Amino acid sequence: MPQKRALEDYPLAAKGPLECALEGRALLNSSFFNKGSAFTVQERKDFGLEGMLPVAIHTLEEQVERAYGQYSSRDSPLAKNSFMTSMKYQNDVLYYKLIGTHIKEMFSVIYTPTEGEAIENYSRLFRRPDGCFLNILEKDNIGPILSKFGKEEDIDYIVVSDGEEILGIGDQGVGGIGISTAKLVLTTLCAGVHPNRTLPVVLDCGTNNKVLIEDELYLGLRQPRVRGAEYDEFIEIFVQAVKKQFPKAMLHFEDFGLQNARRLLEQYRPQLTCFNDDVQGTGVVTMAAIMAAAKVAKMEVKDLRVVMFGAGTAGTGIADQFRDAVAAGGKSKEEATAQVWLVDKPGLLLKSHGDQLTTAQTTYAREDEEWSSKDTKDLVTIIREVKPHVLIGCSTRPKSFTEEVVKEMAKHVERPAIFPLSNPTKLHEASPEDIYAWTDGKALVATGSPFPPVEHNGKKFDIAECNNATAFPGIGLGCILSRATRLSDKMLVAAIASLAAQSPALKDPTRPLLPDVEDVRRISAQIACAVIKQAVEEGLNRIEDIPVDNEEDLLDWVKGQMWNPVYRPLKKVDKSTSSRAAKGELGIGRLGASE
Ligand SMILES: NC(=O)c1ccc[n+]([C@@H]2O[C@H](COP(=O)([O-])OP(=O)(O)OC[C@H]3O[C@@H](n4cnc5c(N)ncnc54)[C@H](O)[C@@H]3O)[C@@H](O)[C@H]2O)c1
Ligand SMILES: O=C(O)C[C@H](O)C(=O)O
Ligand SMILES: [Mg+2]
Repeated sequence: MPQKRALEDYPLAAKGPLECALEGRALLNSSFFNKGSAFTVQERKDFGLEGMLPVAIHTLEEQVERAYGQYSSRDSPLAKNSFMTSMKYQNDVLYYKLIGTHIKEMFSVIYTPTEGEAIENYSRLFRRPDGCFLNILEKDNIGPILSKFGKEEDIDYIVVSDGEEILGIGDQGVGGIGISTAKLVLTTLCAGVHPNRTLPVVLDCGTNNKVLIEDELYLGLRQPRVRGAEYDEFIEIFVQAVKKQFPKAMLHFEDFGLQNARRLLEQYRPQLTCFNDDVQGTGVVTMAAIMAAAKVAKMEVKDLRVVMFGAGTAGTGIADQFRDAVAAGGKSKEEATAQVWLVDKPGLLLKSHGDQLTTAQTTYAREDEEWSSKDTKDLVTIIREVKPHVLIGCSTRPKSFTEEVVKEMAKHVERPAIFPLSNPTKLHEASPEDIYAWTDGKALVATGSPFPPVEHNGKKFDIAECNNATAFPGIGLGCILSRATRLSDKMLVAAIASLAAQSPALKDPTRPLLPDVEDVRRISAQIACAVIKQAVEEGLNRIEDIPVDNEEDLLDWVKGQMWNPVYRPLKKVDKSTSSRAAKGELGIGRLGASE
């Protein structure tokens, strides 16, 4: 049996003094070490800051108050988003403390939907780079570039996007770096992943977005998107370079195009701990919402029928999680598959669509004979025939859940579950307000972006946000802390069960199907525990002495390694002998207490 180690000895423990070799202006310019007006008298002396700050010494709480006033004075969500981006470059602790203090209000500004707007305007809003920019013309230089961002032990979590299918707003070229950065902010905010141990990456392969190509300020490669063998080679070189440079890091793929997302996931899953958020993260959170909806409707998951409107990366990811959950409930895989109906541009997907179908869609395609005399292009007809319990939208087609569609659904089932998931908000298939009105408050609703509460018949309904942000940070934390060698299907199932068990609707059926964003840190810690336990069960852990046998100990162990936005005392170390982290090199390095 390996010796039990004290929590402080784990490399990710985020307590105790921070070694710092920076001083003067360099220190003020390091977002990781900077404390602004909160530097103590002693620190001001020790680090050569005298005369560089006004005399008053403020607490973090006072700084939050000032920053919130500045934030509030910005009059549009996009201006607020830009303010937050600047704040992130200035002071990490204040940035995360500010968001954490006002999470409900700020979530939609730093993430969906406003981050979508910021990404669309990336080249015009650009002030300074944040992350790793790799382009397909320099594919032979990827290894050396990655090595600038840290050594083997320095990076825990990488988010990479090729910018092709950002949210529902399509090809954003090099602006895709914005989704990598935003997702990493969430890993820190929602799961306490150390902000200096993460790396946002964009793979610039060109863009087919005419507006960008024609914009003289566009910052990416000004050429059509490269596809085929050259693209695959670029990805291959990148993934192998990640494995070599950061062998313990988790690689998270975000917003890749339909023809690449799943293919790359399947190719690389056996090789390293990787994850596609749009396929798997969305599958996990939506399956948890379906499980909660089943409980409220007093049904069993294995008996549900699901219509998926929009069967791309996200839609088929959800379909697969649902099918597996039904099969786990005792049905055959074929029976489980038959409980899902996929609808996409051609209407209901049928066997005769043949080559038009993606591999992921093919298994769900229906026999043409079953539908021979029916209008398979019409969603109302499909709903009338299928009588689904669950209708999910991942189509990017706004308003496609019309009054007729929603009312048809409510005719056949007592508590229809209707989840318009397309982001950003303007692309939602229906608004929660309409869905409640059209179903007389009977629908069980969850949406991809945040919505304010809805009043119906004098009752107030909080709207569950069904966004992968509730799932991936906890899954990531679990993989990081156990140093999992792979992310298995069973680890995802464990994450679903953990999230579903934390649904507020289980305690009170009038409450939302999924936990509120204000609870997300607690939820993520629980998800991480579930993922770690399963990793250990399957022997996928590289950290040996995890206390998996005792739930409380495990939770303490996880929480003890979550980064918190607090100012740690700074300890002056010698520049010549200090670690890269203490030197604040590139702002990325290993900054745990063990340094
Ligand atoms: N809430 C979440 O957590 C979450 C997660 C991932 C994706 N999404 C959202 O889901 C949407 C889809 O994302 P994706 O990554 O799957 O994109 P995708 O391009 O892979 O899939 C979109 C699918 O919708 C289909 N479609 C387009 N027009 C249609 C129409 N008129 N009728 C039926 N189907 C139509 C497309 O053919 C495609 O198969 C986006 O808006 C995205 O923001 C939400
Ligand atoms: O980024 C989000 O808001 C969720 C999801 O990954 C999406 O692509 O829409
Ligand atoms: Mg996404």
